[in-house]
Amino acid sequence: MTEQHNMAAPAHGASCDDTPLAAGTIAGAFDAAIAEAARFMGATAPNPPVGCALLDRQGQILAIAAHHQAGQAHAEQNALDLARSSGTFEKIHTAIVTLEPCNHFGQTPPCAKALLASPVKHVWIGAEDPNALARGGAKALRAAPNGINVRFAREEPAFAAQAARAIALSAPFSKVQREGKCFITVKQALDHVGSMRPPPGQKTFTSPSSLTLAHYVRRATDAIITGAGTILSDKPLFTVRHVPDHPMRRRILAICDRRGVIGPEIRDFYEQHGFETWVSHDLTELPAQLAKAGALWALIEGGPRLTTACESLNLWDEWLTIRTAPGREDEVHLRAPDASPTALLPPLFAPSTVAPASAP
Ligand SMILES: NC(=O)C1=CN([C@@H]2O[C@H](COP(=O)(O)OP(=O)(O)OC[C@H]3O[C@@H](n4cnc5c(N)ncnc54)[C@H](OP(=O)(O)O)[C@@H]3O)[C@@H](O)[C@H]2O)C=CC1
Ligand SMILES: Nc1c(N[C@@H]2O[C@H](COP(=O)(O)O)[C@@H](O)[C@H]2O)[nH]c(=O)[nH]c1=O
Repeated sequence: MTEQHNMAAPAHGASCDDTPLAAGTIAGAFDAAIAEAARFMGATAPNPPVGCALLDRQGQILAIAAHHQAGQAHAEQNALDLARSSGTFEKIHTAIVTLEPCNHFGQTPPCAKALLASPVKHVWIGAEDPNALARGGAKALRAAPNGINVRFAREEPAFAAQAARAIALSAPFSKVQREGKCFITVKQALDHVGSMRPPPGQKTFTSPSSLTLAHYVRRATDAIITGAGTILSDKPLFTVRHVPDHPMRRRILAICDRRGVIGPEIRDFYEQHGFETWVSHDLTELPAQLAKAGALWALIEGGPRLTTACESLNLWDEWLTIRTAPGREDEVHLRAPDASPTALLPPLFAPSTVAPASAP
């Protein structure tokens, strides 16, 4: 499709060998890299989740990889290693990265340098790095003597959806970088009369698939904020059970308790379940305190009092409502900015799998 080739054409011309891939192939690989990165939301803090796909000249995916955990290799390095170990390193033609490759020595060497040491000719970037310390990878790649063609997804109308998803993927990280506050998602289950209170003897009332979604959100977030009322009435576990959890992770449970009813035995209970437990007197301070502690994204699972406080204090970025009604499937409603990380979770975002190698 000529039109697609034109859309993805490099700024300064290219030799035959350097012909850019078709837009459909790039969009599919972008989505695959985003989905791979999204699997690690909740495991990478204080780093952002990042994904990378490497393609050959025919648009065949050679490697898809993500950043798994702070201190470990970045997505680009993991993808380059995969290509190396499968013997396809020399075929690398296009790299798709959800976040601008880093250009600094942090806990790992610069990804821009690693890409420069590969035969890559085209690099597509999903979102700018909001971290002033690490950014600059695009500039470094452009300055390469072998002339790598570097483009951002937002520059290309065909990739508007991919650009928005890449921004969503790093929205919690961006909020921490820009405001020093973690990203907040409120989850609220409502029954058919609009009550949050479960029937006697139950802690939840939403359907199994809604609980799966709720557990995906728990897995993707670094902290849960709840209220003392919920702790005392439900003794919730707050663990991730409906989907596999990240094996190694730090998770904070912040309990809002202005009257001092949460004793050490309750804290111990949650510590035993793997939580770092905080008791807070002021909900409004938590987003900054959590960001300072390295959390990117917090989930509020509180009762009517805490949820109402959140709404009146305008202390949320996304609001996930799950409404049940007898004889009907649950309705899931997400009030969120365009850049919604919850919208990237598997029950809500099903990328049409990777474009086949021969696809235009
Ligand atoms: N359907 C759903 O999605 C959910 C339902 N629930 C249900 O909710 C019920 C419990 O709810 P509820 O009793 O309202 O308790 P909450 O879980 O809302 O907790 C209330 C606590 O939060 C404190 N709090 C409120 N505002 C602030 C603030 N700005 N800063 C710090 N602390 C604050 C309150 O302090 P103070 O007393 O001083 O106001 C109180 O200690 C249970 O039945 C539970 O099953 C719970 C979670 C989710
Ligand atoms: N009622 C309700 C929810 N409520 C939240 O889930 C907590 C129970 O968590 P756990 O002990 O881990 O199963 C409960 O105390 C409250 O915080 N969540 C939902 O997805 N759907 C529901 O209908």
